[in-house]
Amino acid sequence: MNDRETEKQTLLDRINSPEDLKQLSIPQLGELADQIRDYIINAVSDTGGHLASNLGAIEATLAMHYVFNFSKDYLLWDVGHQCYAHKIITGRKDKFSLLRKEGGVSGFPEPSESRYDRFRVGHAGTSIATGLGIGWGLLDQNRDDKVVSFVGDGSIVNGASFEALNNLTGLPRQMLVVLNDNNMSIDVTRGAVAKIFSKIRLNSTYEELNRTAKNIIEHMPLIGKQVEEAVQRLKKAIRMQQSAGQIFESLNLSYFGPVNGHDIGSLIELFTALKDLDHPAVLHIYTNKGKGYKPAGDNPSKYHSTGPFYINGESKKSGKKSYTKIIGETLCEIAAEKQSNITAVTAAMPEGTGLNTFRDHFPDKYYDVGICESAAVDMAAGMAKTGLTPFVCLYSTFLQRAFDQIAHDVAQQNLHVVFCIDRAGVVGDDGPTHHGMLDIGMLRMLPNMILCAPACGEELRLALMYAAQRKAPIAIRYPRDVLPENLSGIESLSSDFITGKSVLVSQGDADIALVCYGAVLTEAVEAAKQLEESGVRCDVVNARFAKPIDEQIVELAREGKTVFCLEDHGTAGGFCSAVLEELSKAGVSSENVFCLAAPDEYIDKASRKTQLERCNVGSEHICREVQARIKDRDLYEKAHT
Ligand SMILES: Cc1ncc(C[n+]2csc(CCOP(=O)(O)OP(=O)(O)O)c2C)c(N)n1
Ligand SMILES: CC(=O)[C@@H](O)[C@H](O)COP(=O)(O)O
Ligand SMILES: [Mg+2]
Repeated sequence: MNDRETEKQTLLDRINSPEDLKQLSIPQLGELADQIRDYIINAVSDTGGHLASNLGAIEATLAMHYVFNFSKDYLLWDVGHQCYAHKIITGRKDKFSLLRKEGGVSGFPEPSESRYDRFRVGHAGTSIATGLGIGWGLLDQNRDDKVVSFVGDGSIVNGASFEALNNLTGLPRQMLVVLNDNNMSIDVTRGAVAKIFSKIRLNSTYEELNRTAKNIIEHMPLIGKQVEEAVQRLKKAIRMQQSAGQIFESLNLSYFGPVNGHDIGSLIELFTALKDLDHPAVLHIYTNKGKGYKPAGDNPSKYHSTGPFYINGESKKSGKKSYTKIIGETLCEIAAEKQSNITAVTAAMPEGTGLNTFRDHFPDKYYDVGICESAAVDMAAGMAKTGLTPFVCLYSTFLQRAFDQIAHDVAQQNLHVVFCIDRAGVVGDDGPTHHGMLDIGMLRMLPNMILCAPACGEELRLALMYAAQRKAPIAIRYPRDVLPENLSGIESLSSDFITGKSVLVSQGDADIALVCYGAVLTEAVEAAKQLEESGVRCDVVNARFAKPIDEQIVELAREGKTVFCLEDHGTAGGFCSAVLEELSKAGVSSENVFCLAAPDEYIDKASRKTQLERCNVGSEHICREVQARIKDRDLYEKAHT
């Protein structure tokens, strides 16, 4: 280790709370930023995580913590995927080697970890409205604590952000929105506002950014009435970047910027100047996604949410095929058919939903609306009205944003829109904000909807083929996972999808049936194998549909079998509930029907395998549950004979 490295290490070692930052000079803060950058790159190369956004937000994070006191002031992260430096300086650096792992720190703000994390977040567009609410609360209590919302250029165009901006002008006190503009969402940003931002960025020289910062600092007022006058003076003094400014000024918000978001010294002066404004304001900063790590700077999409990698940039991933990959391939296959009228719609997640493949082959049938799930769904409804068949590809957790549009504009109109619901069920490292535990419950209650879930890659392909033909609103759910290896060669899984029909995977002789919805089949088949080794041979059924429910499933219970219903979803309202409702309708007893589904709690970050066990559908849990029920039933029967 050379001298410089020793010096660097010493600096980060000295930082155990934001107060420690205040002992450092501006050049030392710059050094600390580099050191934190290395720390994050090393940690994320082992654990995976949101690398590119975090590397770009370090200087702004240090400057905010230097000026504000967030043990009492409020710092609200939008999405929260850029909070790693914040975690490192707020006492959590030692747990960082277990970032996003069981027992380690979450990859998102997590109030149970620290008082510096105000909300557990992971979805875009919430920070301005929650900041506004906090502003009202503080006003009510005559408290002068400051409020800062930190939001990216991709997230500020979200409807929820704009609704909040629309209301922000009414707040008669300080609230600062830091717009962290790195000219990227996960992929390239979309829409008119993004174009305005990009255009200004293109025309902004480094000198101009510095000049703007200097002007803001020089003209900023002390307090009170002078504020308004000073803002006016400032506007005259500098040639404000009109278009970006106009967006916010037209909403009656004071806009400052754009300025260089990596210049810690200027940022500290700017935050100090803006801290005491008596009305809401927006500070627009430019940062570089992936700053300081060339592979991430060159390819910020790839390093937005990365798996573990070698420091040279090579991936450590297995390279196994995922459900997501099948989506891209099959939609291309369907679009290539002669009569095909399909389109594919994403809300800022082309790579995550597999639509990047589709985009490359069918750019004129591909639509990315940015982080605007509700607009994506309504746009699809409009497309369907004209005879197109849109496939809307969303993560289950983000589909929640569009529930009303699905209910009101798709299901109620009985339109042929296909929802490809990725990341359904537990998702592993991202944890509770990103699990898809609600989609079956949300969609099942909508008249006209058809719900299905494939159990393997071949079934996903068949489900998509089926959905392209069946003229109804259809939801297909599948997990964040690689394709299962233990289901190949099972003939029934290669049969066409027929509305409401299940398929038998294997026949047992123990009067026990494992009835699975979707990808949990792989766990059930594994469990059935283990149970067989102990002499218990179960039927294994792949339900394929949660709506309508196959009457054959009701028959299993009517025949007196002990039936275990399995799903990777919350217990309330899911597939198991659907089966119980059907039994009740048919007047069949549910005495020997058991639901294996997620408990009524938020499942913490861990591997998906571990989480499936926690949700009662891992193979080990299934085995234990079946054995226990067999015992119970034996005892029950003995007691009654
Ligand atoms: C409602 C919602 N939709 C989609 C996402 C997935 N997502 C997470 S971060 C992100 C990009 C955010 O872009 P930006 O706000 O500019 O932050 P950056 O990643 O560039 O730092 C997206 C689309 C999300 N978290 N929430
Ligand atoms: C922060 C966010 O919402 C996304 O970046 C998400 O974490 C990506 O998840 P995947 O890694 O499953 O694509
Ligand atoms: Mg961005």
